[in-house]
Amino acid sequence: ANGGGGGRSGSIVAPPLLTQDEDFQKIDVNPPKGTRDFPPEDMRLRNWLFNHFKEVSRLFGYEEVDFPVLETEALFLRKAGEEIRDQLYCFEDRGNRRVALRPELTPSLARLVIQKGKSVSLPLKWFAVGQCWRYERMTRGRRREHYQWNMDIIGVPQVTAEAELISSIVTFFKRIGITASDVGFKVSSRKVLQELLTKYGVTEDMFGRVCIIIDKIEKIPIDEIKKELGFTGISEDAIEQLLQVLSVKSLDDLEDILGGAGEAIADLKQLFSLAEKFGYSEWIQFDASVVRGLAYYTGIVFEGFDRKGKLRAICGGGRYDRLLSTYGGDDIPACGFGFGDAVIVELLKEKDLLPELGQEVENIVCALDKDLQGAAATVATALRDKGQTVDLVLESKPLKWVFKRAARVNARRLVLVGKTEWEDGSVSVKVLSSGEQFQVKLSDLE
Ligand SMILES: Nc1ccc(Br)nc1
Repeated sequence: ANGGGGGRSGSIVAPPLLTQDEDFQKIDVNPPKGTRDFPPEDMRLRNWLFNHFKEVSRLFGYEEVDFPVLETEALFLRKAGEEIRDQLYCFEDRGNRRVALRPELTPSLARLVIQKGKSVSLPLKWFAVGQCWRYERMTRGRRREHYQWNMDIIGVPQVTAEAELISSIVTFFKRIGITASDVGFKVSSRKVLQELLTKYGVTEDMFGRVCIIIDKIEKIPIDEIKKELGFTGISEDAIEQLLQVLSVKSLDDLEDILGGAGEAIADLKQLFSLAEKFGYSEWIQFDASVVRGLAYYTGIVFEGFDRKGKLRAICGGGRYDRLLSTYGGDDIPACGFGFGDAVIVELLKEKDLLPELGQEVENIVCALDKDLQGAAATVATALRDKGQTVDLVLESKPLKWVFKRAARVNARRLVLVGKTEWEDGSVSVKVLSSGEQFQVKLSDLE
C-alpha cells in the first residue's frame, strides 16, 4: 500500500492509503464533539417534530425549499459583532475556497431569492427544516449542530406578514398540546431603537452593533452593556435614556415617549390588532427589550419564551427588509423566523408532552421451515404490494424467537407460512393482541 501521498499526479494530494497495521485501527464510535446520532427511537421523535413543522407550513400555504449545508463564508461575514459570526464553522476547502457550514438558513434563502430574481413572482412563502452549525470551543460542552424550522415571507412590507408568521407558530404549539399558559411571545420593533438612536444622533451604520449589544442585556452585567454602548459613540446620558425606554412594558407608555407619529408605534398597534383577528392575543405581549441577536432585523421582532422562565428562547424572528439589498439584490421586504429542535424538546419534557412513539409494523411474516423461505418472500411481497408493512424473518428461526421479535417490533399480526397450508395456497394468521388464529388464502389476505 502506498505509505504516503508521494508519486501522485495533479494538484490535489490525496491522503495516504492506510498502511497494513492501520487497516485495523479501533475508531471512536461516538459522533464528533457537539453532534448527535439519531438511533431509531430518537429519529421517531425527530420525525414527529419535523412532520408537525412541515404540516403547519403547508397548512399556511408555504412551499418547502432547501439549500446546501455548505455555503461560501462571505454569506455570513457580517460586522455587527454577532455571536453567530464569532462561532462560524468556517474553513478552507481543498480548492482553497473560504467556506462555512451554515449557522442559519436566512442568508441562503436570501441568496436563492436573488438568484431566482424576476423568474419568481412575489410574494414568496417558503419554509425549510435544515441542520445548522456553529463552532464553539467545547469548554462549554454545548452542541455544535441543531435543526431549525424556518418560515419566510418575501415581498410583503405590511405587518400582516409578521402577524401570519406568529399565527403559524401558535398553530404549531396548539397541535402539540402547548398552550398560552405555557409559552408566550415577546414582541417589539427595532424601529423603536431606530427612532431613539436617530434622536441621539447615532449613525445608521452603528444600528446593527447597538442591537447586538442590547440583545445581551439579560446575559451580561448592565455595566458591560453600558461600556459597549459607549464604544459605539452614544453619550452616557443617551445610554441611560435608552435603557430606560427599553424597560417599558406597555405600548401606551412607549407612545408617551416616542410620540404617536412614528412607524414603530403604528406597526406594533397594527400587529396587536391583527393578533386579535388571528385569535392569538393571549399569546403575545409588548416588551421593548426584545431586539433579537441578528444584525439584519429592521422592524418587528419577536421571540417565543416559556412562562416559567426556565428555558432559553424557544424560537425567534422578525422583519429584515435590507438583507437582500446587502447581498446586491433588489430592495425586497422580507420577514421570517427560526425555530430550533432543542429547546422545544426540553419544554415538552417539562410539560410531560413528549409523545410515546414505539416501532409499529402490521405483519411479521415467517416461514415454518427453511424450504419455505421463498414462499415467505412471496407472501411478504403480496402484503407490501397492498401497502401493508411487513417485517420478513430472513433466516430460519425457532418460533420462540419469532414471537419475541413480534413483540419487540410491536407487530399486529403473525403470518406463518407452513407446508400443508402453502400447498393449498393458504397461510396461517395470528392476531397477536387477541390470539385469534385463522387460515386464509394468500389472494384473500388483506
Ligand atoms: N446558529 C446556531 C447553530 C448551531 C447551534 Br447548536 N446553535 C446555533
